[in-house]
Amino acid sequence: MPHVEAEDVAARPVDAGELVETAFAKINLALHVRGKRADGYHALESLFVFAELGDRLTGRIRADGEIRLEMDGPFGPLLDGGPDNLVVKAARALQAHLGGSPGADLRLTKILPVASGIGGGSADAAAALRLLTRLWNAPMAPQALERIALSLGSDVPACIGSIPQMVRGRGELLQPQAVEGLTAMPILLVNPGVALSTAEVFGLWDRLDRGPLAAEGLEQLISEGRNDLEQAAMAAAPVVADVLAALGACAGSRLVRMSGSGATCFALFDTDRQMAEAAAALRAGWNGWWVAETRIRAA
Ligand SMILES: C[C@](O)(CO)[C@H](O)COP(=O)(O)OP(=O)(O)OC[C@H]1O[C@@H](n2ccc(N)nc2=O)[C@H](O)[C@@H]1O
Ligand SMILES: Nc1ncnc2c1ncn2[C@@H]1O[C@H](COP(=O)(O)OP(=O)(O)OP(=O)(O)O)[C@@H](O)[C@H]1O
Repeated sequence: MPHVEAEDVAARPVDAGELVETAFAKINLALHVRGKRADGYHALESLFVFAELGDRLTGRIRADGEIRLEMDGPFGPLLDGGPDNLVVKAARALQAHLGGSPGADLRLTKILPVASGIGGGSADAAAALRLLTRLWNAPMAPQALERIALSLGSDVPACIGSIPQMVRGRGELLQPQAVEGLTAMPILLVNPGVALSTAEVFGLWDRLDRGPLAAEGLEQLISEGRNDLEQAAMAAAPVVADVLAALGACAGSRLVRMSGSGATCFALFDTDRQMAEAAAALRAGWNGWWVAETRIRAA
């Protein structure tokens, strides 16, 4: 799988008249599924953090009101820029809310694997909302922006701010939460190259409520936190168990868990050096996994 560092794209210059946003990868440090709701969604309790690594979205004004999206980057070829792309959906939803607006020429550099539990599509949609409210000079009340975000997907509201937060409901109840020691902590992301459907993984959940999430500190998050979708994801993609085992075997890994509905798993380390050694060992395994070294983004 292709490997690109965050710095490679962040450093690219932006042309005059062009705005840029990073669509930071979302990581569920813990994800407790508390039940299935009458509307078909699941009630969640999850500690979200974001990585410094992300997709890159640029945009410039188009006078004719059209939205055009071009894709590039290592995972760009897996998606097209048509009406189903969450960036285009976000742009159209914002235009509809504003009752008309200029258009935009957008370019998405897809660094994050698709359908991988790190919310790439959700982060892209949120980045599009951030970018276009700036490009179109249309400041929005946070509640209005969050309503549009939720209409695009459960993870999108949390991706707007991209800060550490406790997320409840189907994803719309947000509470900023700083966990001491987490900021800038090295985090290694590993995806085995199997796309998992979020709906399918929720459908495989065993419907057992294993209790609430408390994450007052890192130790509690490590000892009491869970990802209740891990077993379901492993049933759909047994390789997830191999990824968790490989990360667990790396010296210095403090917390090893799957993110979201998978298949990406992560390991937290105390030092960059431990993370670099783990990444080197995993890449030397020649199994074609996507291995990305990054850090937890500050609030
Ligand atoms: C698993 C998580 O990534 C954890 O952060 C999210 O809950 C998923 O968020 P998302 O990808 O934005 O999901 P959506 O696009 O809203 O929903 C996709 C599908 O996932 C299932 N889904 C999603 C969120 C939720 N709280 N309960 C669900 O059951 C539903 O079947 C839904 O049709
Ligand atoms: N810009 C986009 N980037 C990624 N996926 C997109 C995009 N637009 C539409 N999609 C579609 O959205 C689906 C979910 O993609 P995404 O990468 O957000 O999933 P995920 O990482 O599993 O999310 P989550 O962590 O929320 O479960 C994919 O099947 C993909 O086809």
